Formats: sequence, C-alpha cells, structure tokens
Amino acid sequence: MEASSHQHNSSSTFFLPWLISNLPLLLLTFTTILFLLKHYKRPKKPTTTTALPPPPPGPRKLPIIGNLHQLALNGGHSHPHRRLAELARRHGPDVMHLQLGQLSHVIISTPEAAKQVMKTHDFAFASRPFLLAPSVLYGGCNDVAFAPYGHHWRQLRKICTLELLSTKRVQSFRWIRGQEVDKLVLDLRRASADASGVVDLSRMVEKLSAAVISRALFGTIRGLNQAFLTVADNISDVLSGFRMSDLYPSLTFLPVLSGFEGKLKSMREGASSILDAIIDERRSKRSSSRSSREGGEEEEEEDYLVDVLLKIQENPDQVGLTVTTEIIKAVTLELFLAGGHTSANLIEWTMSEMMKQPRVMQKAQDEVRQAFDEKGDVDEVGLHGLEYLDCVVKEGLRLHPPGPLLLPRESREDAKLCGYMVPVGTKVVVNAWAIGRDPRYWSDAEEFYPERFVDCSIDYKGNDFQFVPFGAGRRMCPGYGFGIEVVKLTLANLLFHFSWRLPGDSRPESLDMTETVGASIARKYPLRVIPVPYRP
Ligand code: HEM
Repeated sequence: MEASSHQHNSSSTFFLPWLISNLPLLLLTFTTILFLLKHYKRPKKPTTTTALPPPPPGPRKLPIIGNLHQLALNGGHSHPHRRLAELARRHGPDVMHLQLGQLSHVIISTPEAAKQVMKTHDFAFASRPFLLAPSVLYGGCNDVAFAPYGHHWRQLRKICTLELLSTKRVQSFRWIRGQEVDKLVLDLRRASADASGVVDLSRMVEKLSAAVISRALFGTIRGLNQAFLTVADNISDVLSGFRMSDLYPSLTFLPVLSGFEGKLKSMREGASSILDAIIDERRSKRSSSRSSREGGEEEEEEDYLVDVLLKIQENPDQVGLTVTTEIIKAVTLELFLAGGHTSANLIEWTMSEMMKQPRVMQKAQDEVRQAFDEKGDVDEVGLHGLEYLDCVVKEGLRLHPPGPLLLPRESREDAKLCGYMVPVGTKVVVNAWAIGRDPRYWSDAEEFYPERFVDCSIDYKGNDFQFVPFGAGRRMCPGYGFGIEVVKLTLANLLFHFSWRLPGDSRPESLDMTETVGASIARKYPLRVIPVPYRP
C-alpha cells in the first residue's frame, strides 16, 4: 500500500512539470486534430451520376472462345452482317458487346449509335485495328484503309481526297468510263444475237468495273492487267470476314501453322512484282515524255493515278510524307481492290432487284430513254438530271451495301456510347446493312422501293446516319464519287440499250438473291439474263 502511494506521488510529481513544459506542443497538436476533423471531407460514395457507365450488353460468353460460337452458328443465316443483326436484336439493339476470341468487340446497329461513333466521337474511333492480311499484303501500314490513325494515314488520306479521288480527277476519267461501257454494250449486243442470248451479267459487269479502275490507275499496260486481275481477285478474298489469326493475336504460330501467312506472303510477292513492272513502265513513259517536251516536241501524257503518286514522290516537299515505292504499290493495289468489286456488286444487285420488279425497271427505263432518245446514246453529263435513276441507285445501296460492316474501327481512348462504356482498344464494327433496314427509319424496310427517296434529302454522303453505305466521318470512303459515276453510267446504258428477260420460264419474283461472302457482298449465283436490244 505504502509502496503504491509512493509510486503515485512520484508519478504525479514527474507528470506535472512534464505537462507544463510540453503544454504549447500539446495545445498545438490538439488544435491541429480539431482543425483536421472539422475540415476533413469523407470521400463521397459514388453516386449514380459519377459512376462509370456500364459495359454494353451482350450474349453470355464461353471461356476461351467468348461469343465466337454465336457468330459461327448458322441459325439460317451464315453471313456475319445478318448474324450480327439477329444477335443485336436480342442482346444489344444499339450497342452490343461480343468477345470474339481474345478481342473485345462492340457492334453498332442503329443510326443513333452510328452517329455517336462516326460523328460525336469520330476522333476517338478514327483508328483501325491491326489485321494480319492487310499488314502482310501492304508491307506494314503502307496503305490508307487499314492504317492506324496517325501522321502517315492523315497525309495519305489527304493525297486521296485532294489528288487521286477529287471530283476533278474523277471527271478526268470520263473518257475511260465511256469507252469501257461502250465495250460492254457491244459485247451484250453480240451475245444477244447468239442462239440462247443468255449472258452472265455479273461476270461482264465485274470485268467492266475492274477495267475502269485499272485503266484509271495505270493506263493500259499490255498483258499485265489480266495477271494483276487474277492476283487481286485472290487477295480480295483473304481480306474478308473475321479471321482466327486476328481474333487470337497472341497465338502467332496459328497463321504460320495453318499456312495462311505463307499464302499471304506469296500473294504479296505476286502483286508486288506485277506492280514493280507497271511502275517501271510508267516511270520510263514519264521520263521519255519529259525529254520529248524538253526537245520541243509537244506530247501530252495522260495523268493516271500512279503518275500522280510518282509526281508526288519526285516532289516530296509537296506533302509531309516520303512517298516510297512501297507506299505507291500499297495504295494502288488497295484502290484497285476498293474500287473494283464494290461498284460491280452494286450494279449486279440493283439490276437483280429491277429484274424482280419489272415496274421499277420500266420506270427507270422510261426516264433514261426519254432523256437520251433523241441523242441515241447515253452520256455521263446528261445523267445528272435523272432523278429516278438516283433513287434506284440509293435503294440498291440501302438494301445491298457492298461493305455491309464497313471497315472495322478501333477506339483510341475510353468513350461513352449510348450510355455504355467502351474502353480504349475495343474493336468497333458498324453494321451498315442492319442500319439501312432499321424499321424505325424505313417503312417496309425489306422492300426495294426507290420512290422512298423521291423528294427526300437523305443521302449517302455521311450526314444521314440511317444510310451509311460509304461510312461517315474521318474514315468515310473517299472514292464514293468515283464508284457512283461508274454505277450510274453502267446502269443507264443497260437500261437504255436493252430490255431484259430472265431465261426460260423463270418468274421475276423467283429470282434467287442468295449472297456470297467476300470482301464485298456479291451474288452467290451469277445474274444470268437475256438482253433484248432496244434498237437494232
Ligand atoms: C460503290 C462503291 C464503293 C463502296 C460501296 C465503298 C464503300 C466503302 C466503305 C464502307 C468504306 C469504309 C468506311 C468506314 O470505315 O467508315 C470504304 C473505305 C474506303 N474506300 Fe470505298 N467504296 C466504294 C468505292 C470506292 C472506290 C471507287 C475507291 C477508290 C478508287 C474507294 C476507296 C476507299 C478507300 C481508300 C477507303 C479507306 C478510307 C480510310 O480508311 O480512310 N472506294 N469504302
């Protein structure tokens, strides 16, 4: 007891002087704590307005393959644009998430969502994902369409819009289109004199379209065009669809083991050696015409698209990009692929739709014949007043956009789409085919009815998001003017010079309209028809 009272006394005698001497420090600490307590703000619990938006909805995913099985399952339609439209209806009408292999994809299926991707957030979605086939075929990112967003793409895109595919340049090739369409009409006349009179219009139109673009690109180069056509045909097949090598990019051995990479490399070598020969020939033609000009002889050489690129190569200060021969080869090959099949497919589908609906064919024919009857032939300048033909072409594009899923984009930053979060690096696929058939925007959407475009300002120039066959925004097709001229001139000639019948006793409504899968959607079965000349 005594010991404890002693202890107590000794501690109080020690504590008091300590307290007095440290009082200022204690007061400071105490007031600091009080201050901090008063001004400390608890971090707010996330409220619904500041919370991250949810990811887009989508069907359930399986391990490893994600949703690949849903894309592959036929369900009556084997084509990706049809299958994606069907899945979107059930799982994500505007924006749908699909895990395809290792890659996160977002599928856009309505005009509202398309507007957000290609207008509101166009900058965020202006890049392209890495795809093995174009990367090997174009020797890295030497081309335009598959190049990621950046300096190289911006400069090449400028060259495309200002130099290669400008309205003036497209007009300068009017004589090529005229000559090739005249050849087609002549061939059809000859065929109509044959016993059966049946022609494979799909093949003939394909030939015409390839000839127009290859002559605009390279002029006429003996023997080389046909070889180039064959190589380019094979290439366009490998550029289509979703490929395993792209969906599992980390499995780099896949394309090697399957032989796909080897096939791509040999295609590249084939195309490259033909293009080298074409470019050499154009270079020497240019230099000989330069020397004859210097020698006082006036020899005007036509500027084909490859010449425009060679000129830019010779004057590198013109653009902020060194245009190498590899770039020239990649761009010309790409323009050939982008411009050939697309126009041909649009012509064959529009003709097919008119074959199914003789009323539309007759109306379009009356318009064209009325415009050119006196002259006896169609000329391109006179086409611009033909309103119904315009509507027919638009309706063809609405129901059969040659690139139904446009070209894939990739998000360069996180973005909010229709209330959903789309993280950087997501692959974005716009289903232009589904958008063109959205029943909220198009009445009797499945019907070929060109009158819907009469007195209607909706156009394909990238401002109306319910109709985006050429895409919109920074990545929109720069060649639509070129394509549309070929399509209109060909259709007008087919309508003016011939009436059309189906072989045998086939009824128009029974014409098969099955699609085949390729870089551009073509008819599975060629359009076999009988041309009956309007005038002998
Ligand atoms: C009816 C004919 C054509 C159709 C339907 C068509 C359609 C398209 C589509 C859907 C795209 C992707 C747009 C996007 O991703 O938003 C595209 C891109 C492109 N098209 Fe066309 N096209 C046609 C004709 C042409 C022609 C004739 C050329 C050139 C000769 C051409 C050159 C290109 C190029 C270079 C790109 C890539 C643009 C880029 O990524 O910056 N196209 N086209």
